Amino acid sequence: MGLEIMDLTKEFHGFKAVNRVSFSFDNNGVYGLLGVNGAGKTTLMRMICTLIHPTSGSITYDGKDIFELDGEYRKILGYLPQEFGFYPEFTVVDYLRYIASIKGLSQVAARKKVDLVLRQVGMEKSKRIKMKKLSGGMKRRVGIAQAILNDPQILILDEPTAGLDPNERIRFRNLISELSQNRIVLLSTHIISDIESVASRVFFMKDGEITLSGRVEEILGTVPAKVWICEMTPEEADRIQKQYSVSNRRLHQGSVELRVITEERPVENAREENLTLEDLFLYVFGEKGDDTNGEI
Ligand SMILES: Nc1ncnc2c1ncn2[C@@H]1O[C@H](COP(=O)(O)OP(=O)(O)OP(=O)(O)O)[C@@H](O)[C@H]1O
Repeated sequence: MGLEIMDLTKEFHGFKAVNRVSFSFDNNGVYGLLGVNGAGKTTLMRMICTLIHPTSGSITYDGKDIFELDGEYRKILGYLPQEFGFYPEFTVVDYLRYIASIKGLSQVAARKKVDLVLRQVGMEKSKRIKMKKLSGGMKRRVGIAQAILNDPQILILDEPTAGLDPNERIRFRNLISELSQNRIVLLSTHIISDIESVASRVFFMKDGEITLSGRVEEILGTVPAKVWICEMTPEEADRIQKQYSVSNRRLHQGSVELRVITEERPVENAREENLTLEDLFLYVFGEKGDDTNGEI
């Protein structure tokens, strides 16, 4: 049973931000949502969090409509939005106790639970710091902490690793993976390597629709694209970049090495390599020869 989305559409003034999306979240684990800006990820997540109503279609949890379940559903839901509101003068611990009380935990239960989540997100030593003094990474950790206070069965994380340094990101990734052992985690991010490391299922979202979904290895096998490593002169590289999707360009012993994503061998001496999720993202969403592929 679990969480099921059926034919879900959200229109804003006739514009379909989410267009007939269907998906079943049957098992616990991380579900990674990838897409360019404006693909409809946040709109989809906000519907799953009951913050906005769909124009049509349904979302059910164990067969029951989540909007009808209302408070019952929100009891099993945790959400970290892209920007989460907090009270700057509160200390971390006071803020979390406050959110715990809003979520309906008794004072005694709240104290215990707050101590536990502070340990889980590695913020015990920083719990007396005022929210306004926290670094970006620490704030995100408190964001996760508030989202898991009620031990949610469904945890929705909208770009939780944006702006974190590499150490923080790795730490966060591990925490997300740990949390997903006994819950459904829906994770949206622009950092593809984060999804590649932790997600058991991945969706690609484009113009409001899910264009690809499945396990990483599965979806890598569903497209005809191949990756080619080609070494050439800078002039030749400029020409190839205009013609194909190029996921990397680097100088190598005086010549240029390109990572080209295309079905056919682009130049004679090209060497084939394995496709990664990042290559696939570029293949699905990238435009060859545009600014994103241009030289600095
Ligand atoms: N409340 C709204 N009113 C009108 N249009 C909206 C509203 N919310 C979102 N949209 C539009 O719907 C589309 C999808 O937006 P959404 O924020 O869901 O995309 P996203 O994939 O989360 O993008 P990002 O990665 O930038 O957060 C965009 O074109 C956006 O402008």
